[in-house]
Amino acid sequence: MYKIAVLEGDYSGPEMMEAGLAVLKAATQGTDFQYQTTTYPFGGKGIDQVGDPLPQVTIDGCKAADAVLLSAIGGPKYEGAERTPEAGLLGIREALGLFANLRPTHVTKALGNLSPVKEVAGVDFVIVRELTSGIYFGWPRVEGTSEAHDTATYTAPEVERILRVGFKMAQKRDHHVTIVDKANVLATSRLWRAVTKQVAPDYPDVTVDYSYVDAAAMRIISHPHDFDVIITANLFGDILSDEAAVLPGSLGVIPSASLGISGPNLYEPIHGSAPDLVGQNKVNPLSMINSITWMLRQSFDRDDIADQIDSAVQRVLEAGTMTADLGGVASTTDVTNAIVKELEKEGA
Ligand SMILES: NC(=O)C1=CN([C@@H]2O[C@H](COP(=O)(O)OP(=O)(O)OC[C@H]3O[C@@H](n4cnc5c(N)ncnc54)[C@H](O)[C@@H]3O)[C@@H](O)[C@H]2O)C=CC1
Ligand SMILES: CC(C)CC(=O)C(=O)O
Ligand SMILES: [Mg+2]
Repeated sequence: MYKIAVLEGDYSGPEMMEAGLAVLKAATQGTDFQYQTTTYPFGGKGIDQVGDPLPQVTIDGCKAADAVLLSAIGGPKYEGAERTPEAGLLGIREALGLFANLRPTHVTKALGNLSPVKEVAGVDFVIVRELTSGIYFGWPRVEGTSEAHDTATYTAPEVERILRVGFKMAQKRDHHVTIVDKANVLATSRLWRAVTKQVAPDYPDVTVDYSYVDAAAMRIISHPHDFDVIITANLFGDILSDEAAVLPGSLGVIPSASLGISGPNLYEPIHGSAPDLVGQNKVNPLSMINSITWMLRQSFDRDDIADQIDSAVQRVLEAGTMTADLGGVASTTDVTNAIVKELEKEGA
C-alpha cells in the first residue's frame, strides 16, 4: 500500500486537489495499484489550524510517505503573516532536500491551437530549476523599511548536482543543454559557468550553450523550438517557467516534479493558488492531474495508468471540454467529470 502525503493548498488549491484525487481514484479503480492518502496541515491551512505553515507533523508525514502531492498555497489573507505560507513552501522543499524542480513545456496537438503564440505545436523543453539555494534561501536577509537585503549564494557542489540532473535528462532527450544565467553581472552566475565547464566533458553527447536570462526570456517566446533542457538558478527558473506556460496556452496545465537525493519526490502545479478564481468552479484542474500522472510514472513506475490518464485528458481537450483560461466554457468539475467518464469507459 503506497502512502501519498497530501498538502491540499489554499484558495483554489483544494478544488484542484479534489479534482486530481478524483481522477487518480477513477484511473486506479480495479487495478492492483493500492494507495492511501493522508492530508497534513500546511501553508495557510497550517496557520489556520495549528498556527504554523509547516508543522513538524507535516514534515514527518511527508518524509514517511512514498510521494507528496502539493496544491498551491498562499493568498491575500496571509500577506504580512509572521511566518507566511510561502515560507512553509520553501521550508518543505528544504526539509525534503528537493534540490531539482523539473518544469516541462510540452505543446501537444490539442494545445497547439490554443496558444497566443504562433507555430508552437511540438514545442518540447524542460526547465531544470535549482530549488533549495540561491536568492530564495541566501543569508543574510534583512527586512527593513529604509533598507533591505537578500543574498544570492551558490556553492560549487550545489551547482554541480543540479547540472548533472539536467545533463542526464538531456541525454535521454535531444542532447542539448542551455545554461540560463546573468554571468555578465552576477558572481554566482560566473560560478555556474565555471562548474558547467568542469561537468560538461562527462556528457560528450550533449551540446551546451549559454544564454543571459534577459535574452532567454525573449527567445522562449520568439524561438521556443530552440530549447531542449534549460538549467537555471532558483529565481530565474521560477520566472521563466511561468513565462513558458504561455506557449501551451495557460499556467493551468503545467505540472512539476521536485526531486531530492533520497526520500519522496513532491509533485505540484507550477502556479499559485489563483485567489481570483476561488470558489467559482473555474480553476483548470489539468496542472494537478498532470502532476499526478507524473507521480505515477516517476515514483510508482506505473506508466500504464499514467498513459490512460494522459489519453483521457487529450480526448477531453480534443472534444473542446476546457476551462476559461484555455478559451473554453467548462467548469473545473465539468473537466474532471469528463476525464473520469473517459477513464470509466476504458475500464469498462
Ligand atoms: N507553489 C505554490 O504554492 C505557489 C504559491 N504562490 C502563491 O499563490 C498566491 C497567488 O499568486 P499569484 O501571483 O496570483 O499567481 P497565480 O499563479 O495564483 O495566478 C496567476 C494568474 O494565473 C491564473 N491561474 C493560476 N492557476 C490557474 C489554473 N489552474 N487555472 C486557471 N487559471 C489559473 C490565476 O487565476 C491568475 O490570473 C500568492 O500568495 C503566491 O505567493 C505562487 C506561486 C507558487
Ligand atoms: C511562492 C514561491 C515561494 C515559489 C514560487 O513561485 C514557485 O515555486 O513557483
Ligand atoms: Mg512561481
